[in-house]
Amino acid sequence: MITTTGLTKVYRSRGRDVTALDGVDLHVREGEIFGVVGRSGAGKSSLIRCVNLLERPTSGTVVVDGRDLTALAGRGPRAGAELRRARSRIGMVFQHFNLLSSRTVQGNVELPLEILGVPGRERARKARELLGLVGLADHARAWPAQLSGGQKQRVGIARALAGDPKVLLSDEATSALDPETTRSVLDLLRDLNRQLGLTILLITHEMDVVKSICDSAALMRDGKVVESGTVSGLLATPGSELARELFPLGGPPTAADRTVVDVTFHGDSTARPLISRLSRTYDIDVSILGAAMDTIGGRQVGRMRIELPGRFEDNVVPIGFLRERGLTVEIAGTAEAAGTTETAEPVEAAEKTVEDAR
Ligand SMILES: Nc1ncnc2c1ncn2[C@@H]1O[C@H](COP(=O)(O)OP(=O)(O)OP(=O)(O)O)[C@@H](O)[C@H]1O
Repeated sequence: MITTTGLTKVYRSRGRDVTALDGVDLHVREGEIFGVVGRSGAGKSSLIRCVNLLERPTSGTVVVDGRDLTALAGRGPRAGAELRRARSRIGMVFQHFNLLSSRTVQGNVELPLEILGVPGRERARKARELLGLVGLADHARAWPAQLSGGQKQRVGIARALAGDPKVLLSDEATSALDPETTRSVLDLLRDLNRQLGLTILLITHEMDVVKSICDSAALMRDGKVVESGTVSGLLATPGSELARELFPLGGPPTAADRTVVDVTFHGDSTARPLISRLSRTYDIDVSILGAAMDTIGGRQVGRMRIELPGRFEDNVVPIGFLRERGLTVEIAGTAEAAGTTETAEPVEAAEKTVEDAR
């Protein structure tokens, strides 16, 4: 539904070039909620603003719902109307709501319809329908100043839906809200995604947002996408930074003569007592150093950091036992690996032995 290819944005600021986007290839599938995360300055806002051409990309292409927006923008002033029409099918929600204080709630939702030239009565009907959809049917005549932050964001969402968009872009839509209100706005986004088949591309710095509503996610750093995929796929990817950030694990990474591994459970494996079976089968003491469980897309997913007695080479078979049962197992570190660099290689070699043994 959204594909960016080689998307690059260079700002010229005080005589020097700042590369905010550096060849971003992103693919957001129809009907999914896709979250982009990354530190401040990673290029998230630039990405979302380039996707709807609020910001003109320096190079690369943006295709939304089969239309190459960059090509439309490149065709000069006569393409303006066409580009505006294409953009009206892309809704945008902002962190600070951007409501007009001089207009009522209904007036704010009607604004994009006015710009599209929709006649008055039809505008009012549509605005009231959208306010009903976001749970604010009773607030049509209220003024933005009379609303809570969560209600303001609902108005922002209703306004974003005015042009019957297929795509909604959300720029930190919940960052200014408290946790409970965040939850209800995220639930609303999830409902709209399901009810309307709306594709949502959101940027956030909150991993909880990704955990609770995203089907897929990408991690940005220095203007590049460094990881991307479905959330469940990322969780099953050894070494995934996003998986680590989604499920941070406490506990010391190393201990003398101990092997520490991070185990990711998903799907059916969460329900099975695999750790106790591991302990019984090999007669070993397994210590749980840290754990995090959550429900993603209605399925339980979790990560656990466990410690096995003995060096990594002694634990090839128990680790193989877990992997054979569908768990993702990553070496969090061994005493040797953490202590010196020259032992890193045997650890990698031993990991390979496990891979080969599967
Ligand atoms: N209009 C601009 N002019 C010059 N430089 C800009 C402009 N907008 C963004 N930048 C720079 O581009 C880089 C990426 O910024 P961007 O706002 O896209 O990142 P971000 O990941 O959204 O950060 P944040 O989470 O803080 O909003 C930063 O170095 C920023 O300073």
